[in-house]
Amino acid sequence: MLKLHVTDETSVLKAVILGIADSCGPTPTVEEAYDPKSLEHIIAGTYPKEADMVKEMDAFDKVLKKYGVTVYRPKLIEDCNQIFSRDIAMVIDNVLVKSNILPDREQELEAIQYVIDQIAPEKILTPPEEVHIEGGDVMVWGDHVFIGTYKGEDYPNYITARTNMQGVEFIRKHFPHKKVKEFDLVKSNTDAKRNALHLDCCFQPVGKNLGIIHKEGFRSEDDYKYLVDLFGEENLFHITADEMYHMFSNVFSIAPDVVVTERNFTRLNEWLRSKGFTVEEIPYAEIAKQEGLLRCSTMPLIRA
Ligand SMILES: NC(=[NH2+])NCCC[C@H](N)C(=O)O
Repeated sequence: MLKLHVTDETSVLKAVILGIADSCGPTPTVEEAYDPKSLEHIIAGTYPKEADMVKEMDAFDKVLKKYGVTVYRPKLIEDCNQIFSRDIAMVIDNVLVKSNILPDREQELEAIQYVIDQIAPEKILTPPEEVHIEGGDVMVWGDHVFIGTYKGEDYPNYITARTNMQGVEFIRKHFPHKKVKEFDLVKSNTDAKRNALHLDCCFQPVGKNLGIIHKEGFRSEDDYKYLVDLFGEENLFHITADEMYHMFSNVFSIAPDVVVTERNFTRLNEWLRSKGFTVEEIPYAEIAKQEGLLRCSTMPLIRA
């Protein structure tokens, strides 16, 4: 039996699901794209190649194993993009919540059923159909659960809006001891620099009290201020629209003092080092073309 335990974003990682890039299928068509950055690369003819992405994920896997982390991989489904394990489920304390993910991505959940089978059934939650929720929007942070959502009336028009208010209410109802704080995120189907696809595309805590944030990713100034008040202005590393586009906030913590990042994130990596972090730099720029990075590729099961 797997005893789940995730109470924050940074405690020492013991077990994780890491996506796979193998057999991720042919380059999608313009109509098949479900995020603006993939769309941009499909049009430009620069969509990432499977072999390059497999190499990037291997580098990530190596770093995780170097730190003694148990790494589970999804079972291979042919011609299916299974890179972003983050979005298909989430662990809150000792409970696994299955996502109600974009229909285009539903198949991905079957591939981790063998992991779900190792969890006590009473520790698994399946949301009802009207709930939309994806793991990239959900972060446990001590007594808080942060959730990215989109509150606009035009929610159904955005394929980039993945967690609705029913999703927020669902978590609120099932975790009454948590302070559930939702964040209204900026969405665009066509402009990746103005699209906070998930909460982890514009914000993520690192260390014990620090965070990476893109102010303009929040539709409401009050939501942004909530995080400033909670973390302290001086503890937040502010990133530009370009840096959000490159996915600076989507690094991944293996421990409170160890962060895996992309090797080209010079400004961020220097800041992290100046704060005393061990920075594990890997190449991940090809996968980044699909509007996801390191946090998106992982689904932590156990942190100390
Ligand atoms: N947690 C994340 N930010 N995941 C990114 C997923 C990217 C993927 N192209 C999608 O649109 O679903």
